[in-house]
Amino acid sequence: MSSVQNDNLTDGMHVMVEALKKNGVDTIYGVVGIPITDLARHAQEEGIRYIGFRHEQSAGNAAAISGYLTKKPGICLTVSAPGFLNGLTALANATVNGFPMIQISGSSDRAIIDLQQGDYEELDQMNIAKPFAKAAYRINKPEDIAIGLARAIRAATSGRPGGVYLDVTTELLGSVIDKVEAEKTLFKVENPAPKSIPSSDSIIKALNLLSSAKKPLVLLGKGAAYSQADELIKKFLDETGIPFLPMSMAKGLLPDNHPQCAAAARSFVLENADTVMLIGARLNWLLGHGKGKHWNPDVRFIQLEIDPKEIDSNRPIEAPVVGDIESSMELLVNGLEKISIKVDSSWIENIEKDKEINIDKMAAKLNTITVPLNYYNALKIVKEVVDSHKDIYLVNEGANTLDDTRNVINMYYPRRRLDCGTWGVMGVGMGFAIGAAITSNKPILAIEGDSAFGFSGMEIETICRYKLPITIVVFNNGGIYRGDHENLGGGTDPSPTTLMATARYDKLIEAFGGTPYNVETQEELKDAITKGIESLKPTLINCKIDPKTGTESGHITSLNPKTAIKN
Ligand SMILES: Cc1ncc(Cn2c(C)c(CCOP(=O)(O)OP(=O)(O)O)sc2=O)c(N)n1
Ligand SMILES: Nc1ncnc2c1ncn2[C@@H]1O[C@H](COP(=O)(O)OP(=O)(O)O)[C@@H](O)[C@H]1O
Ligand SMILES: [Mg+2]
Repeated sequence: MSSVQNDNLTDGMHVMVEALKKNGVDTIYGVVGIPITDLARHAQEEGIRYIGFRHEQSAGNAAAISGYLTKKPGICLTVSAPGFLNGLTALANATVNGFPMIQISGSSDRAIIDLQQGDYEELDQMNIAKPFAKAAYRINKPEDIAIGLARAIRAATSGRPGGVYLDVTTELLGSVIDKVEAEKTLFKVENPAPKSIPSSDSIIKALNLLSSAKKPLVLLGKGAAYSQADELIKKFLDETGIPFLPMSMAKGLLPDNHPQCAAAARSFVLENADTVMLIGARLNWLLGHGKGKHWNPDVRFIQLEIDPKEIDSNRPIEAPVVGDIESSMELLVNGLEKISIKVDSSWIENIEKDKEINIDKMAAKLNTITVPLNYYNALKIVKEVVDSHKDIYLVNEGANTLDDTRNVINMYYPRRRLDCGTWGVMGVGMGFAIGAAITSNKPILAIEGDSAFGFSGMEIETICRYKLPITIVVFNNGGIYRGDHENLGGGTDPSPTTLMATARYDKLIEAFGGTPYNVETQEELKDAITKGIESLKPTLINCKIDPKTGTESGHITSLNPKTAIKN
């Protein structure tokens, strides 16, 4: 604890806490240790909720998802060097996905680092963070703390949101400053994410392109979900009747059972749409880069996007609308008074036909009865429970568990599906669940592949320590990745599949006072999930899945290297 001898003086650590409070920070996610333990302790004394994790990557993921849900940067606090590096994966993932967060890490004094004189946990953290962060700053003087935090807040939330690194040296935290002088430096950041209004020409161009389209499609991305322009997007789609396709985390912007939702006809609409309006969605690998057999070769693109550099990233965009989605949607809705858009009924009918075929195919998969369960007949149960708890937050990761859950489970409200995102990263599960529970104060359901769960599984102790309303379903197919020996997951025993599938993840939560369930049938699964959600208590359900079902990497096995050499 830093002891300031004179009432007229304060120190860097106290000024940092005052600056955080001034900017409305009410929660810090972190793992404490030298040199930031007292910073966390003082923040807690000053009324900021500190959530202590078991690993900095999960603390960072919790901060990132709280930023995505609130549009205010989540704060992750770590120690120097190894703690900083552990948080960096979450910082990088936040930057890739456009989640606003700030990682504040303690660090060694500049003089020692710059001469590489060998300090405790010496590392040039700010320079190491730069390639992975949207911005990286270091604060060296107490009078610069407020400005340093302001820059971090503005960088994290303006334009395309992202992860920002803020380096605070041991020297800074212990530095002394006159209390009155320090008070004068404090301020609340004014409008950190200002509106960015697109040009009226771009709006007219976009509307004219849509109006001349025979087969228009709107593609909703997580940027649309993040923008919280829910009503404007709904109004535009209602007024134009254009079918829409939600990307994973945009599911629920309009209910997945909305008549214009084309998710069940995804391949058909991408292969046939002649004009696609991207709203907060990149034409990246998740959309085959807008090229190849999955797309109409003559498709024309409209793109609503805040980052001008994203335009033309993969395909020429005929009608770029550069601005924030809320401002863009407002102008597009207003523009409908002058430019009418009428969707060809045959386009809608053909989509409906394709939806019916695919919904029947999916029903056949869901309606099998097997013991042990497979991914689909287990997800049939999850679907029934989510359909009766429509506003539940759903965290999801894995391979088959991720891809099949995305296709089977309908979402009915915006920003409720929280998953591996653009990188397809494993290990976000428990951090996202904790961040969503703390931010929303609502029950969370996490549907986890067993290998994916293992990346952040120790955080079930954090979940139990804070008594969070999180129900975790582990789809246990005996899979550390694929699970059995020849598929790299089964250890040395050449026949471990049965061994792996008998793993009991539910026993873990029992050790920390949570509620365990071990289920093998649909009835047991439904009872356990329903009770877990409604108990509002930490619950872990070990759901046995047949190790022989599913595929090695879910639906993305084709991304593996194409080799001519068959070993
Ligand atoms: C950080 C990290 N490490 C490794 C991977 C590779 N990986 C790994 C390790 C997966 C786990 C699949 O096993 P699971 O049990 O979670 O999934 P199933 O649903 O298929 O059983 S999915 C996948 O792409 C990854 N995406 N992210
Ligand atoms: N408020 C906003 N206004 C406009 N564009 C936004 C806004 N927030 C995020 N974006 C953009 O949305 C896009 C989201 O794309 P992506 O992460 O690929 O979504 P998805 O994976 O769901 O398709 C990013 O290019 C980002 O710059
Ligand atoms: Mg598995």
